[in-house]
Amino acid sequence: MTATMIDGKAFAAGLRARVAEGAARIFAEAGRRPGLAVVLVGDDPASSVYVRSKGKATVAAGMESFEHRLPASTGEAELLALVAQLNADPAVDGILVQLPLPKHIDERAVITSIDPEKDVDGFHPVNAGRLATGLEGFVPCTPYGCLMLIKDQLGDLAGRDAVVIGRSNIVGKPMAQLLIRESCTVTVAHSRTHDLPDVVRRADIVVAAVGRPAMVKPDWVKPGATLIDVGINRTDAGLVGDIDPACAEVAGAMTPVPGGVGPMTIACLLRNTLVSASRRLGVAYAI
Ligand SMILES: NC(=O)C1=CN([C@@H]2O[C@H](COP(=O)(O)OP(=O)(O)OC[C@H]3O[C@@H](n4cnc5c(N)ncnc54)[C@H](OP(=O)(O)O)[C@@H]3O)[C@@H](O)[C@H]2O)C=CC1
Ligand SMILES: Nc1nc(=O)c2c([nH]1)NC[C@@H]1CN(c3ccc(C(=O)N[C@@H](CCC(=O)O)C(=O)O)cc3)C=[N+]21
Repeated sequence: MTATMIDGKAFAAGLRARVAEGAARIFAEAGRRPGLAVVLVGDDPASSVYVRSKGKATVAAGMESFEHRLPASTGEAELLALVAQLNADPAVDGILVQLPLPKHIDERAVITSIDPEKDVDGFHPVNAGRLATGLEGFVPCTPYGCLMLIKDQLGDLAGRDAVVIGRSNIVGKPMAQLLIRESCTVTVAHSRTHDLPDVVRRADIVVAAVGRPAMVKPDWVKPGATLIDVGINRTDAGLVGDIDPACAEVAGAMTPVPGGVGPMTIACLLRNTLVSASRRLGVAYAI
């Protein structure tokens, strides 16, 4: 079998177009554009590229982009003061503080200082708790984008066996919550899992979010399974995912890297920002 390649880039373009329509409607009805503030501390080149592409996508969707680039030497108190200012700014509907932060800054303190109603990353414990307990809130963009691709491919997910490799707060855990919400039978694997290949072999759906190039091998994959590759690894051979491309011989469908999950993350960020603006302005949206 040769897997269908899931075109995340095309799916994301469609989502961004729908977000742009919603943003235009908000502008027409409320007289201002949805606003997204992105904060980057330090000059990590990869982070800098992401922040620039987020800013471009924000403007292209008819939203306002507020970029704050601070030096790596910025103190925690200074960053918390900026977040407080953005929390209070009525033009700002969404706040994203790019991770990772320099070591001298406590990430948890910064994330919990963001107003949960502007937390379009969905990283605040209030939003994590809402997701875990079935309340409405912001869902982290990467797992949300993965879920959209999986549902587009498989339709109803009830009863399917899903394995999530990775248990981070930003990808693995919220991905597992979303799959539970869809009534999958969910296994979360991590660095202490025994016999990972055997665990993966049971899965109809595999989401790999580890950060190890081409870790998932073809002989781990159940024939016909849907494989979602979150990994972004910069190697001498270029950008590679966590799933060996040779898995395409066994899988039913899989996402490429690049052009799979990555573009969905940015589109979902814009979608969350639109939802935030709609709620804050009391304007109905439909996407
Ligand atoms: N495409 C996108 O939009 C995004 C891509 N990424 C990428 O996704 C990947 C994961 O990101 P993130 O969740 O932040 O990473 P983290 O480093 O926070 O988490 C990695 C997880 O992988 C687990 N792990 C490590 N080694 C193994 C192993 N040998 N076997 C099984 N599990 C293992 C870790 O287990 P343990 O908990 O036991 O340490 C941990 O739970 C990275 O490549 C990152 O660049 C991230 C965000 C967005
Ligand atoms: N507060 C915060 N929120 C995040 O959502 C967040 C973050 N911090 N820190 C870093 C990770 C990583 N991340 C990606 C976003 C887009 C692509 C993406 O668009 N990737 C393209 C390729 C880009 C390239 O060529 O480098 C693709 O896969 O096709 C990848 C990774 C968001 N993250």
